[in-house]
Amino acid sequence: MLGMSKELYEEASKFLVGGVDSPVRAAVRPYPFFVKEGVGPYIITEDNEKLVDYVLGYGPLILGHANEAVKRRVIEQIERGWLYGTPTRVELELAKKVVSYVMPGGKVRFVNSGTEATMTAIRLARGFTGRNKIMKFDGCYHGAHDYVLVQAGSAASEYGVPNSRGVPPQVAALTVVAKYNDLESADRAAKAAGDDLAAIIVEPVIGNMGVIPPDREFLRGLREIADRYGSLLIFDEVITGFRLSMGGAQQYFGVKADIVTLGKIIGGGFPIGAVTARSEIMDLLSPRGPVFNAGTFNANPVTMSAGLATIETIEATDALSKASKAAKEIAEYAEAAFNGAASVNRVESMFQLFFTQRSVVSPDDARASDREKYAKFHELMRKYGVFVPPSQFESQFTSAVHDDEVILTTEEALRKAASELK
Ligand SMILES: Cc1ncc(COP(=O)(O)O)c(C=O)c1O
Ligand SMILES: NCC(=O)CCC(=O)O
Repeated sequence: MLGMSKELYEEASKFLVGGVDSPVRAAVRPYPFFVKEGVGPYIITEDNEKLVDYVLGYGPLILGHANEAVKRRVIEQIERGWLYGTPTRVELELAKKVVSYVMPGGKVRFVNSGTEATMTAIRLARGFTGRNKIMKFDGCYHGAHDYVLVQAGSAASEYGVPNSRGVPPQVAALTVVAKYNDLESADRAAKAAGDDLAAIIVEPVIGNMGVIPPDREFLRGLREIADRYGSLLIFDEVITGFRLSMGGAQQYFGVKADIVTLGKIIGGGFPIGAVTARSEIMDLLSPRGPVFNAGTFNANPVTMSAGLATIETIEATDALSKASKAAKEIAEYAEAAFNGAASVNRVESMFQLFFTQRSVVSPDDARASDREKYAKFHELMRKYGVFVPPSQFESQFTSAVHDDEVILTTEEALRKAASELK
């Protein structure tokens, strides 16, 4: 019903901060639209708009909305109850998949969010090395906990709070910041941390400043720096895991990390995070070792069922290639439609446009692009039936069900948006 989102938003603002429960959702102007249904590549809003979805829950829905196989497995699980406080068979099955693709010979711990995954990974790296400092990169986002809310991307940058108030300076001082795609800067930061650098944490492809791919030598160089300083390399693959390839960014770029954090896709759209590493590192975790982690909802059977069904469907249907093919067509079309006025970055099925004439190879380039124009782009795309992220500092995603019809609708919208934005 027309006007329904406005009504809901006004009501929600009395009970929820900013009318939302996660800040990026409030970036939609003039107020966030509420969604009542997701079907394949589409969402249906409370105002009865049908929009092609390139947000896809911010990444998890590689099979699109309400995938039949995932839905069936979730319902089957729910019929048998949904929380036991014990290990389950489905958790073991998902663990086998994740470990065999991402960390052969290693182990995994399932948690409830990417935030918990990076928090646990960092604690584990500190426990393993006996050191305190970590290096992160300006513009990378690793979730909403104290260790990493330093020069953070995503909504932290969108709202101008890359360094959150409430993080004690003593904690923030343990995080040294380097520039992405700049190995000299990383080397300087490692030197500055002296012999106290526990880990380097990085998004192998930045998906939280728009999309910024790594230079050819960047990830390999980080591997060398970590080795030289006796620190662990953490790939935060919350976005890239099971998206760039079944083995994620490690396999895609041919660089091994010591610890990999996962989330999003491996939960099939239900809350999830995971930490995986070789057993020597993982066995430091409780109950085996002295590094603590626990959670009432860790490895929740509903999430495990959705994650396992998602990975099995990806295996059976070549979903990753399908999603990448759709992203390639759309990215190429957008590049042509904007004819030099926008720069488009893409790695497989993640991509984003920046309104700038130069290529975007760093978070500084992303910040220097025309963000107001991006906000207008978001509005125009919605007018023409397409939901792209409301913030410049997020990635667009495709799914395996972004088919030719959907691509056509999107190209039509891009063509109109481009002509109006010039
Ligand atoms: C690379 C990366 N790490 C960590 C997170 C945090 O995950 P969550 O939102 O599930 O806590 C995100 C969220 O988008 C992310 O993109
Ligand atoms: N790229 C950042 C996210 O995907 C997070 C979404 C959210 O916090 O709502």
